[in-house]
Amino acid sequence: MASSSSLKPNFSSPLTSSPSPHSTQKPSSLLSFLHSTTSTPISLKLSSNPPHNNSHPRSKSFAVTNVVLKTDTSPETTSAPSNYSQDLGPPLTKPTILVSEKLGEKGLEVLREFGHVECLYDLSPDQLCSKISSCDALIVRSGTKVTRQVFEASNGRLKVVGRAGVGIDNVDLQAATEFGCLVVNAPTANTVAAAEHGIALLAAMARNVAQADASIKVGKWQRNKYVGVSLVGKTLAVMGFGKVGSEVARRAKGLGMNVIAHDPYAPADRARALGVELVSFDQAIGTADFISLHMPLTPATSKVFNDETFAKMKKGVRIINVARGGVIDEDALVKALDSGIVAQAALDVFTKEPPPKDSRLVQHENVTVTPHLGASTKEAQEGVAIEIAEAVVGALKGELSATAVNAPMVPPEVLSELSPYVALAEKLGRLAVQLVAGGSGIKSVKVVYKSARDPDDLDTRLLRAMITKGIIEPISSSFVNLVNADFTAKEKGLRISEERIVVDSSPEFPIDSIQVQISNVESKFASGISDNGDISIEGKVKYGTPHLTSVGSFAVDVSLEGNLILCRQVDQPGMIGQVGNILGEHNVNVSFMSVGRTVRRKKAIMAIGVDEKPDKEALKKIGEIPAIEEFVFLKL
Ligand SMILES: NC(=O)C1=CN([C@@H]2O[C@H](COP(=O)(O)OP(=O)(O)OC[C@H]3O[C@@H](n4cnc5c(N)ncnc54)[C@H](O)[C@@H]3O)[C@@H](O)[C@H]2O)C=CC1
Ligand SMILES: O=C(O)C(=O)COP(=O)(O)O
Repeated sequence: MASSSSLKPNFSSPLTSSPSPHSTQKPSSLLSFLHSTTSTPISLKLSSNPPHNNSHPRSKSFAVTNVVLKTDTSPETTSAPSNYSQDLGPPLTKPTILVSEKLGEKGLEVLREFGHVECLYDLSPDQLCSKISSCDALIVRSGTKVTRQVFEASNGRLKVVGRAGVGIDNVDLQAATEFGCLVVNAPTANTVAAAEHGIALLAAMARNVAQADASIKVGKWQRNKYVGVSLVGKTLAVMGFGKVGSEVARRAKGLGMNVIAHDPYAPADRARALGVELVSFDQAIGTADFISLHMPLTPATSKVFNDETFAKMKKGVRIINVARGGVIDEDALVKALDSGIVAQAALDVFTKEPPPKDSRLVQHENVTVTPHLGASTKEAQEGVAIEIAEAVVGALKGELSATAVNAPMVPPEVLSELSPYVALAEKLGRLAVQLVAGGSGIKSVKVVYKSARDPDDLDTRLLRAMITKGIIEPISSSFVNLVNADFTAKEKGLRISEERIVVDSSPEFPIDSIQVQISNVESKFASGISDNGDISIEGKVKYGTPHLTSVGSFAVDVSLEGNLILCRQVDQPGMIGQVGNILGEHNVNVSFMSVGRTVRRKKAIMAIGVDEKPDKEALKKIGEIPAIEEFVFLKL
């Protein structure tokens, strides 16, 4: 018989009954994109921050941090209005942005225009943890460790971490992703500064500038002791041919050096254009007179310069490190310096910063050191500050970030094309999950995209995230955004597989239809089960609006706006009128109606779009219509 009771199916994961501690609070955040369950139109905002002080080409991709909906104000349809969304009217309160390390004044100005800015430097880990629960964004440089504890302590409030620089090895990215917190960096503004510092160290080391300076200041005049080596004609191996590495290479070529590079991911044409040969790791370290390090610190690069690799180097090699201390095993470097394998080292970065005062490495007479100054030029700091301030403000506003570190980049043209499908995807997820009978565990969801385009031409990550959001949010306390969608699904034991079917429709549109299937579950609405036993619903975008086009094996056609009543009834005259009358009597406005049937005068499905939720009395009356075999009310 008809039913419309509340729907609360379980995920099969043991985490279901007690949601993960970090997902208990649904932030009223812009970053929880499409947090509202409601209406069109969607407003997708793009931002492309122009690079400052940089000549390196930037990728033109954007990460979707948030898709802000122009929300309906009805409490039925709006779940978590933001209090500072531009799309939701004038801000009520400003977001709080904590700046934990010195940031250029121009960047602070950008931040102050948008939020309440607190500059608190030299916080201890405990102080940071206790402060963070009142902050929406945190801006750091390399000196602040943004650990899992920081995300835990934020209680879901922290939405963006901005790294005012390149290296994000001081941010626990996995934890950030799990907590749905976006991490953005400022990857371009200090490139030139770091490259120039690398060259400065290279030249200073080769000519013993620091040692000679120290010697003369204690009253000595040691011209014979500080005879240097020439750079011209020497081979420099650039390890990590990215932004800084290629700028170092360009400058070293200008000094008459022979430059080779090792970078497993660098495009050969970029190297070729600079006259640099890309070689293997062993070839690079085995032939170079100078080795300059420019790779990020990752598990793969951690201590990649160690006893074994130092042993493969040319005796008397000179090493420059402006990347990260952790790529070198510092004890091994001391040994290599003592044995003469490494003649000299010039280091701007250390495993532990600041290094211990009695560090043998720092004190070594053949080592030149600077206190992590690579990015420290006036120009770079101003550029970095503006770059990160714009990125953080943009992310807080819900714009797309070009510098997101832990969210997929979606090119803007792909995004604007996908925007109506984004709304469709979430609504299909929401509908499908509401058809699941309480008590059923959802394990497996299959999404089938039909498209005229080649499968490689269709980026579905955003759609998958939205379907995940649609499925998870109505039945749990988790919030889902593009940052954490895959993680949250996995955490809840939900396997989402995707299939793309090429169909003969217009390739002008990216997608013909999206079908969401939930396997091995019972349904509240038996007709929602397709012939293969799965709950199955399909939708299309028509005239720019999401439409439901099939439920189970029934074809329907109803715009996915407001709410929906699905009824299965005997196919006989007068049914639309009877249901319509009841809704009219109870002041429920019907926006759409569509009837689909299998066999004439046998079984039909009626999909009715309603603006308001019918009251219990109205639902009861619908259920009492004799020809109605089952029905369900679904919130979109
Ligand atoms: N000392 C300082 O103040 C500064 C330090 N840096 C550091 O310099 C490094 C490079 O920065 P960018 O050039 O801006 O980054 P980037 O991302 O443009 O370049 C890094 C390059 O390293 C390559 N790479 C990754 N794994 C590698 C491996 N196993 N072997 C060789 N190459 C590998 C990547 O393919 C990439 O091309 C980063 O660690 C960054 O944190 C950057 C700016 C200032
Ligand atoms: O950008 C980077 O990776 C840097 O190492 C610069 O660090 P800083 O911002 O000067 O602490």
